[in-house]
Amino acid sequence: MSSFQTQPSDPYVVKSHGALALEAEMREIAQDRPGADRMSMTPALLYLDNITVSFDGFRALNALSLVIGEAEMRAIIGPNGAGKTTMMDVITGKTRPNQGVAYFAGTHDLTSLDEAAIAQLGIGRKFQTPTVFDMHSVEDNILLALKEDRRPFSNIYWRRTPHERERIDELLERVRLKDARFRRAGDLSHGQKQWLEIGMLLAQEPRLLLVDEPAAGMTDQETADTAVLLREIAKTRSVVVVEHDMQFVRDLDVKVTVLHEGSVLAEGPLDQVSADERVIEVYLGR
Ligand SMILES: Nc1ncnc2c1ncn2[C@@H]1O[C@H](COP(=O)(O)OP(=O)(O)OP(=O)(O)O)[C@@H](O)[C@H]1O
Repeated sequence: MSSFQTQPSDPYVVKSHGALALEAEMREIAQDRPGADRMSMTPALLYLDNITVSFDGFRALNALSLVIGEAEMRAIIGPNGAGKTTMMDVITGKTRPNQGVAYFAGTHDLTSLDEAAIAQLGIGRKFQTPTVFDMHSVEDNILLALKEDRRPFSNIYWRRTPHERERIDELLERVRLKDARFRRAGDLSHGQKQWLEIGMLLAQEPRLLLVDEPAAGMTDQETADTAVLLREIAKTRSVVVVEHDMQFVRDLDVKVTVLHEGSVLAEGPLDQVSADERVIEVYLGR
């Protein structure tokens, strides 16, 4: 089964017949041996297969399958209502699928865990609107995220251990906020707030980061810098980015998955999927 592996350096080919046959084989195995056993055969970090989510009979996700490898970054695009948010909701345990399987790191069945347990596994989610503590300094926001016990804000007056100091420095450097460490988070630009929140998520050492439209509302420079930042992060962690800004997606320079009506319509490099007649039709409307 090793050929089912998803490598970060995979050429951006749309699934070959071989890969499709292997997936079919995996499904057969899944039917014969439901449960986690089979997942030990694939090193995919995130494995969604045949996921369907219905709201009063309407299928927001329709037999969706998606595999994300270790330290792979994937861009998810698709018109409004394609199911991008619902897919993130399934991964993070906010929404339960009506059918299908969702495994993380081989053995964790995401459909049976709640949101807190999934976060504990190492899945971090960044929503579109930044949620930082405006009244507190950039540094204290990171410190709070580092503290395992995330109770009220009095915690920030705890002494910083040398290890925490080192981690704060690393994280601020990573998210380009070293010079802003003593500024009030509320005074940061929109783009800087987004970076701060990414830094707070990184403090939790996620193995998979889900990022929803990070470029929305950013300046061109911030957008370009964010693409570089996410590329750096994806050297050691998996990242799934939902985005509408095609220049930003181009800058990410990763495999793109196009969702439409709750299913995968196309996958491959941006140039390839944007030349796909079906994708053009979906974006331009019928
Ligand atoms: N709780 C819900 N109840 C009913 N319908 C829902 C619910 N959540 C989502 N939907 C519908 O499911 C479909 C997919 O929605 P979703 O928000 O996942 O799409 P999206 O790709 O994230 O869209 P956008 O790009 O506009 O954010 C839409 O038609 C939406 O109206």
